[in-house]
Amino acid sequence: MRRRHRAGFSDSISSLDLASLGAEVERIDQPSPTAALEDCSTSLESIESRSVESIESAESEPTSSKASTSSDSENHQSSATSVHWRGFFRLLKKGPGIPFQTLPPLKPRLTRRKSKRVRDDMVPQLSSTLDAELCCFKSTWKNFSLSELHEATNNFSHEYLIGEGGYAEVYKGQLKSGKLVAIKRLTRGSSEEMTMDFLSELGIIVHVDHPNIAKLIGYGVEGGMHLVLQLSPHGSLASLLYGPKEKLSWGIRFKIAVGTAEGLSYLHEGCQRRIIHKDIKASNILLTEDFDAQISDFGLAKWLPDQWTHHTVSRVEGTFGYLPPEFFMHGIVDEKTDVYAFGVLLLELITGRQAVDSSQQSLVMQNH
Ligand SMILES: Nc1ncnc2c1ncn2[C@@H]1O[C@H](COP(=O)(O)OP(=O)(O)OP(=O)(O)O)[C@@H](O)[C@H]1O
Repeated sequence: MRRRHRAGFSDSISSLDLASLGAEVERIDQPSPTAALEDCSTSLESIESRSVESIESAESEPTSSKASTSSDSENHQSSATSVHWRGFFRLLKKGPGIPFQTLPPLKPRLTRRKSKRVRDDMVPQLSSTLDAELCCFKSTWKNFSLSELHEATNNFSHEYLIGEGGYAEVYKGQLKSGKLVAIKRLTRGSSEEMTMDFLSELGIIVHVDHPNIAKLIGYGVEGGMHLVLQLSPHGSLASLLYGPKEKLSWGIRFKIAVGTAEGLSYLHEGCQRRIIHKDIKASNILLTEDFDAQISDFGLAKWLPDQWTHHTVSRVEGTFGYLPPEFFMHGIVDEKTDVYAFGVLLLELITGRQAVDSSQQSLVMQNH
């Protein structure tokens, strides 16, 4: 199944590019909402419709098995998790009337092993933990109707467009209460990609609550997939750093660096799940009124079980200029993936130059 690829200086990184780097990439498992959905989405591939209904209509179809490198028990777990995610999507559609259960908090985190390699017997019972995830879904989130979103954004008019990423358009909106929000509307990619992106982002955001992480207010699944986020009045770091009139003092740059580091530290070690963002970059650092950094865009994020030293992926996803060599060469994902990207971000903050410039020169290479 094709997954989204993000690229800084060309459209995408293909598996051929990876092969040409002599990479020997092995897929061992995908312990994230995105991963759970890969199985779900595989069974959806024949469904052409882009509507949310297409997901539901697939529920009666058998769940496909995982990639050939996965063990039978992993296949079984994946089937179970994809069923959970379908249920999750059904819940989303139902909206505010859903009686959200409260479950006991998740177990405290285990101490990470320093072993070299993950073994089959370390694979956690993902399906049972997903039960807990779904029930933690915050009841305070509002399910917005399409008409509410239209009203907030003057029918998604161009003047309200405040950002565009590779997969979404982001509009400024004003709710009936007067509150200003940012409405992220997934617009690009296949319906499977959009669904995975959407659920991945929600599945991660459900765990996080930190001043340096973007805040979700609600969602909308009518007429497309929408995330309603707290508005960051200064937009993204990229818009200020590379904008026509760069106006960031050293004090603010320092504050942004520290805030981003704190947000990352929280994702890696502070919250109940070990979360790897996988796409730390200037356009994914939003700035509050007081220039506090807020990490956003969890479309590529992954959970890592505590027992695993790292995760290995078969597809290169992320943004050119921010990807560490071990990721390119071996598909290795762990906290250091984000730390490397954070290092690139620091270089950008210090030099005011982009990770990859218009002539496709990498900032890291230039500073060697
Ligand atoms: N809460 C927000 N407040 C203000 N601006 C925002 C907010 N969320 C997103 N934006 C703007 O919209 C842009 C695109 O958002 P986002 O990165 O989430 O989209 P995407 O399609 O997932 O991007 P990518 O290409 O990284 O996948 C951001 O770089 C930022 O400028």
